[in-house]
Amino acid sequence: MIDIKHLSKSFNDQKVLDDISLHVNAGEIFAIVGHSGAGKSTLLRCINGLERFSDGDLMVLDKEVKTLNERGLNELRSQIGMIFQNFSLLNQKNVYENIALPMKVWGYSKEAIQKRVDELLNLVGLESKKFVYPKELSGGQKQRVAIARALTLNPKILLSDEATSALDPNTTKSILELLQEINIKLGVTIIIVTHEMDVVKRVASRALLLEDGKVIGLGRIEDLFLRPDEKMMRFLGEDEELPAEGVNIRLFFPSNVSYQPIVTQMARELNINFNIVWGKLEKLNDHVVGSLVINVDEEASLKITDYLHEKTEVIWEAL
Ligand SMILES: Nc1ncnc2c1ncn2[C@@H]1O[C@H](COP(=O)(O)OP(=O)(O)OP(=O)(O)O)[C@@H](O)[C@H]1O
Repeated sequence: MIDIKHLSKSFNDQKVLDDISLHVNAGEIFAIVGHSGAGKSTLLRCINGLERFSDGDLMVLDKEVKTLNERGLNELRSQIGMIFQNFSLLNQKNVYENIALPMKVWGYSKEAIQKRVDELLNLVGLESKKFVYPKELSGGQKQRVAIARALTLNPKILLSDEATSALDPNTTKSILELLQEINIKLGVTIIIVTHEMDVVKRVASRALLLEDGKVIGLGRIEDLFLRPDEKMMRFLGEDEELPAEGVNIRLFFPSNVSYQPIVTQMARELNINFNIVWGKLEKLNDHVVGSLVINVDEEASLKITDYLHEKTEVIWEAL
């Protein structure tokens, strides 16, 4: 669906995207994550041809973007919807007119436009706001209008640039649920650019982590967050203070074992005590995963690692 190979881009002398390679599969919700200035929006703008790049290849919907002329780019963009943090609605037009705009530009008949807008108003749950102007809508409702507008031409891809960053947590949740529904019901591939880890964990199946234009992580959400490597830990700001005495063991609980009472059972069966240093359970997409750091003496650590190996599916590492 989207295939990026060794893409680099500079503004003047500043390299803002540095050797990015990535594949987005049809039908997935993929996240591009990074702190401010990491290059997320620039990468998104390269994908829909709004930004040219200096090196590398970028295939979107079987088209090499850098070879497209203006007409080719317009056609490509008609298959890619986009939503933004600030909604980008036209304030002097009502909800109906805002959603109808792309179809009007492409010359569709009035009947076709009416039918499609009504379908989309139903999808985003705003039938009652059809003739209302943006200033009378809440932030969440404005984003729903923007989502409907982005879907007007039946795009295969939806690009979301910080679409929930200006919304409160409950509204964010409802907009993310709507995006998931669109992904599943309409089969639209969604790329979410965000600096909010909660957004990523809630809806994305895979993510690209960007830092200063470079890829510092790429993979399944469960792998990235359950077993973060050093770069990922720094990225998440999760520095750990570990006891200097004894042995520290980190236990990873994949989703298939995260609800099992493994730790207490192990303590009882081995008849050992340990200190819990740090731990968390997290909901990633639809899975609950967890990690726990325990501190034990040398002798107990051998018993524990043998037990974990023989009797459980828990993954562990000594720190
Ligand atoms: N048109 C431009 N001209 C010059 N520099 C630019 C331009 N657009 C972006 N940049 C620079 O490129 C870098 C990446 O910007 P980009 O907006 O892609 O980052 P981002 O990760 O989306 O950040 P944010 O979350 O703050 O929007 C920044 O250093 C920015 O200053």
